[in-house]
Parts: sequence; structure tokens; C-alpha cells
Amino acid sequence: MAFVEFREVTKYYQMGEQKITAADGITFSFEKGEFVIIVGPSGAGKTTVLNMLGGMDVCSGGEIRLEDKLVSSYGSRQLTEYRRYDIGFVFQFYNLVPNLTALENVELACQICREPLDPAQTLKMVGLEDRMDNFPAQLSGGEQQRVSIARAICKNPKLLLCDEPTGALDYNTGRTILKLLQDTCRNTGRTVVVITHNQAFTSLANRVITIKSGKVTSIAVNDHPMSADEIEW
Ligand SMILES: Nc1ncnc2c1ncn2[C@@H]1O[C@H](COP(=O)(O)OP(=O)(O)OP(=O)(O)O)[C@@H](O)[C@H]1O
Repeated sequence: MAFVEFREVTKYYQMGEQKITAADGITFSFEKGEFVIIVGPSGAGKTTVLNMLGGMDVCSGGEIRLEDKLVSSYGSRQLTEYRRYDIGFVFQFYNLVPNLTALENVELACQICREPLDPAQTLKMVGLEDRMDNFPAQLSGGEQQRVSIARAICKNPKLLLCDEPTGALDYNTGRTILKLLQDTCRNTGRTVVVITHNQAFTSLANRVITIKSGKVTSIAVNDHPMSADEIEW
């Protein structure tokens, strides 16, 4: 059994009379420790897939599994536990609490999980040992994204899910964030999923899942991914 599996997953949104198909029979799987990129144009269904994988949204049909858990059968209480214990999220716009310091933002997330990592150590790992007592407004966009990555990793999740994590950052800062995510995967064996519309990022991944119009159009496995230092876009 694969670590993560989507089998014929569908997602429909009803907008008045109109039925929108955001996922149209999505099937893929990947293994523990992989760096997975889900790529596709705007509106392809990437966020929908990530939200269903992260338990933030439910599918209309098909099966979603993480290890031996059939996530697609979960009710709201089980989904709350799943999001809390198994999933770490990184969003495009960081979503830090503005009146808490970097360290307090990470500590807050640790309070709701079972076996958190040490918040200060995790901030050190993302290169912020000297900025722990700063508030988000005192940090650059790249530094705020590092805090949000530390906050997600600190929960010690099975899956780290990142939705356009470099979308709000300049070129060089974006590259350092991709390197951090790639190093997190390589050095700690954590499974990382990144969604992006940027085709250039795909050479970083062990597995690239391409989505168009709610369907998987290709799945490519790369045994020799490039380092984030080497790519240009
Ligand atoms: N809550 C919702 N209600 C109605 N339609 C939705 C909802 N969420 C997404 N959709 C629609 O589903 C489709 C897929 O959207 P999704 O956000 O998953 O695409 P995406 O690939 O992540 O796009 P982007 O890169 O622009 O964020 C789009 O047509 C979108 O308008």
C-alpha cells in the first residue's frame, strides 16, 4: 500500500444552477519521504486536491488514504484530529498571528498536537535563531514564511502540505524557501507536497503530478532531482 493514495477522487461545487467540477477522477499515489510537486495552470484543481488531502475539504466521490487510514470516510470530528495530528500546512501568505512573536506563533501550534518538536530548535533549523522574539511585522516576507514552515514542522506531521509557498516572495527569497523545503525532506525524511503553477520547480521533485481541468495528465518520477540552488525560472 502506498503512503498516500488518491483513487478516482471527484469534487463538485454547486453554484446555484451550475455544477463546477474541480476534481474529475484524480488518481495518484506517492511514498513516505518523497518531495512531491503538483503542478498545473490556474483553475486546474491543485488547491482543491491539497485541501482534500489535508482534510480541509471533503471529496464528492472516490477514496483518499494516508497509510492505513481511509481519510475520505472521515466525519468532521475525525477530520479535525487528522488536521491537528497528521498535517502541517504552509500557505502563500504565511497566516501568522500578528500579536505573537515568531516563537509564540510556533509554540501556539505545538499546544494542539501530541508529540511536537521543540519550537526554539525548529526555528533554529529554519535559520531564525536570532529572530525568535520578533513580531511578524518586524520580519521580511521570507522570514515570515520560515516561521510558518517552522510552525508546520513543529507539529511533527506525517505530511507537510504547501500551497504556492513562494507565491508572495521575490526570486531569490523564493529559491531559499524551496531549498528549505527540499532540505527538510532530504534531511529529516519528512514527506513534502508543494503545489505550484511554476513548471520550473518540477525538476526539484521526486514525483511530479500534472493536473489540468481537474484531471491528472501525467505523473513523472525523477530519481535525480536538482537542488533548489541549481534551478532558474
Ligand atoms: N469553494 C468553491 N466554490 C466553487 N467553486 C470552487 C471553489 N473552490 C474552487 N472552485 C473552482 O474549482 C476549480 C479549481 O479551483 P482550484 O482553486 O482548486 O484551482 P487551482 O489549480 O488551485 O488554481 P490557482 O492556481 O489559481 O489557485 C476552479 O474552477 C474554481 O473556480
